[in-house]
Amino acid sequence: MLMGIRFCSFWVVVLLLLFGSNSIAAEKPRSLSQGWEYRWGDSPISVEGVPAWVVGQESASDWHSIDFPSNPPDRSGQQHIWYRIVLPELDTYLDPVLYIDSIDLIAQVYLEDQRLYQFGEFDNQGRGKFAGWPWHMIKLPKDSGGKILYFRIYSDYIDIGLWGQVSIFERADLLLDVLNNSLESLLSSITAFLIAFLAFTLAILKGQRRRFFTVGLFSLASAGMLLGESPARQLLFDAPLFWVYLAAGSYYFLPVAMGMLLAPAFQGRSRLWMRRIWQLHLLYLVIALGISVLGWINLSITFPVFDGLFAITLFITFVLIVKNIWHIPAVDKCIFIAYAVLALLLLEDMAVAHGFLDWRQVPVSYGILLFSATVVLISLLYFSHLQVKLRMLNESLEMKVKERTEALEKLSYEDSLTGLKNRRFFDEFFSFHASTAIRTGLPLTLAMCDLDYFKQFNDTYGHPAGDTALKLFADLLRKNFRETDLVCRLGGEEFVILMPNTGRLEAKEKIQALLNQARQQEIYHEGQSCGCVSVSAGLACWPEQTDDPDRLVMLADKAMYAAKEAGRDQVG
Ligand SMILES: Nc1nc2c(ncn2[C@@H]2O[C@H](COP(=O)(O)OP(=O)(O)OP(=O)(O)O)[C@@H](O)[C@H]2O)c(=O)[nH]1
Repeated sequence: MLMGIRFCSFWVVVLLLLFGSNSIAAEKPRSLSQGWEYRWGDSPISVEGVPAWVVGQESASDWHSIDFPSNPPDRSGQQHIWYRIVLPELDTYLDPVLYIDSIDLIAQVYLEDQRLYQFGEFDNQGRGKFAGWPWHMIKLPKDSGGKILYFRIYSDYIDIGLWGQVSIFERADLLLDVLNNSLESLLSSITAFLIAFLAFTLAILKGQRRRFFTVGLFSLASAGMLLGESPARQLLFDAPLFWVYLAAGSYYFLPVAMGMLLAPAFQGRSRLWMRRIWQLHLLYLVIALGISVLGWINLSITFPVFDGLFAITLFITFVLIVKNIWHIPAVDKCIFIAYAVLALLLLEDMAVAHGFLDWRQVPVSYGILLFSATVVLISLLYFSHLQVKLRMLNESLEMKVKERTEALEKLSYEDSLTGLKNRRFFDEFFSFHASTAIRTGLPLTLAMCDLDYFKQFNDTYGHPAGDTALKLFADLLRKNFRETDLVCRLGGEEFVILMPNTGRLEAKEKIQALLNQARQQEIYHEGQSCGCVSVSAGLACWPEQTDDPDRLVMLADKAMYAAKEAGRDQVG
């Protein structure tokens, strides 16, 4: 376990970082890069618990030199190994500590016959369970220069030994270094948390729910992974297994969320493939974490299996993207570019973790932030486009409804054959004109017109020709009367003209003129002359003929029938 670093040390280091200089002590970190030796197997342990190999009870030829204390040749299934090194002089250090990035998997560290440090629990056979992958800070006595430091290691994992950096530091410098190295991942983690929060809020408030929700999950997983892998995690909370479970859960979830985000951009079989990929990863996540928690396997072994699976699915995703690149909408291409950057960084990180590339810090956090930010921005873009489209659709719908309403209103007041106002309009507006006449005292005359022998005309020339005659008479009416006059077709071959502010004499002249024109207007239908149709009319005038304007219709009707009786083609 980490040597008693307590929560408060985190804040001490933060203060040092903020106000202190870059280096607390004079002595610089020194990498232990030379003089390593290894020996397969485990040492016999005395009843007092002292391994025989640390008290010189071994032959020097059993030890072999190695560049770095990790994965020596000829492992052939062995799970125990010892490493050793002669420590350099440490007198110049104020508070020397040995820093190790990580150990595969559990270890005891001896300075000659004195046990300095233990990580994980060893049983009687020298075996133990995976205990996480924290970094290690081992306090070294100042007088340990020239003494031999031994590492007793057990691992049933693919790697066995130390991993990453192994250096001697001044304690304060190391803590500063840890925080310095963590700043990037901590800030990225906080940013990813904020993006997750934003995405979840948008998922609740706006459209594109599924997309924002998936981005939220992805960002949350990214934040968890970055925090779980950030070196400063141990200063916050010293529980290596918890952190490694957090990192594993988040890391294994990344391809699930990525697949869920990418799948909708594909069509047909490619989309099905993407779906299968994320479902497979989800299944892996559940099984791997489930059986590790149950203690059936060590969580450590699920990492390389996941990496293998992820490398394959990343490759398949690449192929699918390349295959579909021309069919993918431009905005989705941006997501793919961000995805490609992240995928390459993840692959590089995997290659470093498995020793295919030299040890280095891979900026995975930048890739993650780039990907989350791109997806959020594009989702917002989509969303605002959608809003604009919806608004436009809404506006055009409103326009259409308005047009339809107007058309319907027009239709309901308009005679479809002649385009004149209809009986309904007349009925509604007659009372308005009647009351206006009473109020103003100005005369109001009503003329009723009826085409003569129209049945005969229809019978002779046909109904369509009759329609033409009706339309031509309507044109005459439009030409002969004022805008303020109300001209309507009451039905059939019957028309009415209401003339406000017009006395009987003046009205009679106008109607007579109309009748004259009608009589002389030759009707052509389909290029054939159908002769002319005369019109009979009846007039009624308020207040000359009646003191009740409501009687005008009846009186005019009577007068019109009188005109018919009197021989038609005249005003009655
Ligand atoms: N073509 C056409 N004919 C119509 C329309 N509406 C009514 N009619 C016809 O108008 C004719 C009216 O005939 P009647 O009421 O007997 O009157 P008429 O033949 O004009 O005789 P008088 O009014 O006495 O001169 C009928 O034949 C109706 O079918 C229409 O919209 N189009």
